[in-house]
Amino acid sequence: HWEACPLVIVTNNLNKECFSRQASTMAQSIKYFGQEEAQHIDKELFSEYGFSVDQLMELAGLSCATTVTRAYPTSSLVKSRPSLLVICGPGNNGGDGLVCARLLKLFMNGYEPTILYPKRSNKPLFQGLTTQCEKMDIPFLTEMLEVVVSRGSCLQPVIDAIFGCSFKGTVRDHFGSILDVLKKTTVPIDSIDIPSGWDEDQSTTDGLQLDMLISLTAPKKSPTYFRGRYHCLRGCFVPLAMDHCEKRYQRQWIYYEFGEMFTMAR
Ligand SMILES: NC(=O)C1=CN([C@@H]2O[C@H](COP(=O)(O)OP(=O)(O)OC[C@H]3O[C@@H](n4cnc5c(N)ncnc54)[C@H](OP(=O)(O)O)[C@@H]3O)[C@@H](O)[C@H]2O)[C@H](O)CC1
Repeated sequence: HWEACPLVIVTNNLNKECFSRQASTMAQSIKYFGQEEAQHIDKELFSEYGFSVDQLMELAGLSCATTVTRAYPTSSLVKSRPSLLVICGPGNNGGDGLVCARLLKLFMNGYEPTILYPKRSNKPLFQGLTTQCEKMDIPFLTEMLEVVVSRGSCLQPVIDAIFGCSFKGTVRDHFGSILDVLKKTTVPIDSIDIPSGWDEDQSTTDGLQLDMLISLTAPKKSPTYFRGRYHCLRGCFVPLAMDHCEKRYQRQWIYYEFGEMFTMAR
């Protein structure tokens, strides 16, 4: 169903050639953050800069939704309102997925998202996000993913919002079987922030094979092992004042131009 996606998905005043050069320079110079460093930066955004979780989650979901529409423009697809599946985990990464689904449904000529949310959080923030999706007639899958896949569903791409930077250890609960299905599928998978099930600081050989990785705030080490087509750096909410992070973490900070900073994985 997919035509070749444009390799360069920036449409503002940067022309393609210029952007390609910029992207390739960036790809060489990016420094990746470890799990602890990334968590510290997130905490700092809340404690020192006064961001709220729902504020950052909305921006994260918006970043992801716009990235998906750029990577898979509906004009390149067979169906005019293509279906896609957003799988949401129990934490904030799942919240990013709920926001992303709602916004994809809202975009003009956009997608018809379906959500799989097997372990719902009872926190008010997540209940609100779930209600918003329900009231926008976004279906929540009640069947097991295996059943949907075996019926030959064309829910694609799959957006993986299962686990983000707080994933630890061996996969528990319902998520082991979901990840097993995803590992076998040929449908393009796009992960939000971290490929679910990957140990953030180590390489894995049997993890999800992604088409696109959308890093939020700071690129984590796992992209070092990413072999998909698009690695997108999103997070226009990082305050420029976080310059001091460069000194503290000895990492080059990445500036986002209107939230439109992309780089290719290789
Ligand atoms: N950077 C930003 O500006 C923003 C990032 N956001 C997103 O938030 C995630 C991090 O969110 P967090 O809630 O801390 O963590 P996760 O979404 O990764 O998930 C935590 C839940 O996952 C469960 N868990 C952990 N390990 C396992 C496992 N091996 N098997 C099953 N379940 C697991 C964990 O369960 P516990 O029982 O351990 O508590 C949690 O329920 C970040 O990556 C971004 O995507 C925010 O949106 C804000 C903006």
